[in-house]
Amino acid sequence: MRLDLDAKSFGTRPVLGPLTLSVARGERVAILGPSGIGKSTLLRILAGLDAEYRGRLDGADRLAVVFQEPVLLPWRDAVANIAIPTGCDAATARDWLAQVGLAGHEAKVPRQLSLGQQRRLALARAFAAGPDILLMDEPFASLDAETAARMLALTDALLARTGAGLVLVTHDPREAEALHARPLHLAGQPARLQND
Ligand SMILES: Nc1ncnc2c1ncn2[C@@H]1O[C@H](COP(=O)(O)OP(=O)(O)OP(=O)(O)O)[C@@H](O)[C@H]1O
Repeated sequence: MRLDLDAKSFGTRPVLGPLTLSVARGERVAILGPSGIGKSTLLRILAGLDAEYRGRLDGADRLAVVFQEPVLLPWRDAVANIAIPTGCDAATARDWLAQVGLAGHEAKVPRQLSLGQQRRLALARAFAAGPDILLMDEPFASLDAETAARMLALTDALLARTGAGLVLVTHDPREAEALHARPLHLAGQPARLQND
């Protein structure tokens, strides 16, 4: 995928651009920068969730998005939470649950899972969609250090196994390092990508 962003504004306030970002399958980048700089805005543009900008997005790849809050179907069990949005069958959904360490939790609904388990369910759902590129917005925030480290290692392993590319939005350079993602820093007003 490739984004040539001339400008993104909210009302009259320019927030982002000009900038260019391209990511291919198997390639990993992390978008870093302080709170409010425009990281989530950039990710939403890449995901096709925000089309109100000047520029061009060439997004032919298959994408999956993981947000900080795992957006799950509250009344459906873990298997259905993967099978319904991705269209995969129940056996495939169970296999993905096992791959993220949720074997034995197949019949639970989200509120019966811890936050860390819900995050892993959202991660399994994202990979079950078979993405060329995974887009992640602060998916490791507000987890305890040990849970975050396990989830980082799991994400790294699944990216390697599937060959998917990664765009990670984070304020924490250590997460970028743990995922072997090339750090790209947003800075300025409006924000641009700095040379790394
Ligand atoms: N829908 C919106 N309408 C108006 N302004 C917005 C909107 N969404 C974001 N902004 C503003 O755009 C700027 C960038 O926001 P964004 O959420 O992309 O930052 P961020 O780098 O992801 O921050 P954080 O790390 O705190 O999540 C902020 O100043 C924010 O207030």
